[in-house]
Amino acid sequence: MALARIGIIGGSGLYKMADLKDVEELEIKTPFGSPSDAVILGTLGTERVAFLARHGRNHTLMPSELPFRANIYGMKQLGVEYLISASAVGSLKAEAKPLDMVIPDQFIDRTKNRVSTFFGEGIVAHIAFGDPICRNLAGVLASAIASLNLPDVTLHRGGTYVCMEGPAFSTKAESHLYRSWGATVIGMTNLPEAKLAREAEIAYATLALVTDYDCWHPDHDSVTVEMIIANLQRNAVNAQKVIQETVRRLSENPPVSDAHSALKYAILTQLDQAPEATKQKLELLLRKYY
Ligand SMILES: CSC[C@H]1O[C@H](OP(=O)(O)O)[C@H](O)[C@@H]1O
Ligand SMILES: Nc1ncnc2[nH]cnc12
Repeated sequence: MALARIGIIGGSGLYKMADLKDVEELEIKTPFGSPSDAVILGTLGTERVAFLARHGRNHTLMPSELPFRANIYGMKQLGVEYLISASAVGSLKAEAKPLDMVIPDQFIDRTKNRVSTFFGEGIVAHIAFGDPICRNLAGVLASAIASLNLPDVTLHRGGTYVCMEGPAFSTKAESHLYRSWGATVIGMTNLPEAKLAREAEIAYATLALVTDYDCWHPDHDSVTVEMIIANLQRNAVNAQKVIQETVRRLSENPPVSDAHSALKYAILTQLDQAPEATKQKLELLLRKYY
């Protein structure tokens, strides 16, 4: 039996969810190591949800140090089918101002040092990733935001999230380059998660919370952590309202998702010929395909 169907990964500024009831802390082990922190199981409304602080509750892990595979596999072990990521981002477009929310539908990969697959060691799979965000989950997120009428917040539906390696922020030349590509926001974390969630057949959507204008904007200072912190707290309050309303809608009406069958035509290896150790490691992902 699933312990939670809905998972939440909280990014910078969202280290806990104040409204969770009947909280349990789970120290999870996966074949890919331990997640960033204990997973917090708790009830939101009538639904059990699983919450994980992406950088740890005291923000001790850099983007390049995140155990992405353990984080996503851990959610899978709990039975998660829908995963909402709340993330701080810099804006690459004038109209997406600090405190606004963006629900991206595309990514550009500028990471250099991330492991973004569960496969290898004798089992090969190539998931389709043309649409990296679950459209239906994103739709529920968007309708939840629209229903809340949050003051000072404009929702931007769709857009491209550039995922950079970090930890240093971009140079101005890079920031202008990403703008010339038409990208909307920039962050350091969501692309590996989206890939791994798709491999784990979990529907994934990003709630991107704008904290700054990166370093391209002629009328704003270049991004600093000091500048970001001023907006993180207001974003975290808004994000929790959005997540609560999204969870309520998902419980009432869980949407279908292509992600839930993403591996159906993705595995190239004949599983009966594959190494036993790898099959065991990936058992949770593969068992419906034997
Ligand atoms: C707050 S400075 C940069 C840091 O913030 C974002 O984190 P997250 O995606 O976990 O909210 C960004 O990706 C960087 O990791
Ligand atoms: N400007 C920025 N670049 C990368 N990640 C960010 N997270 C928040 N703001 C950011």
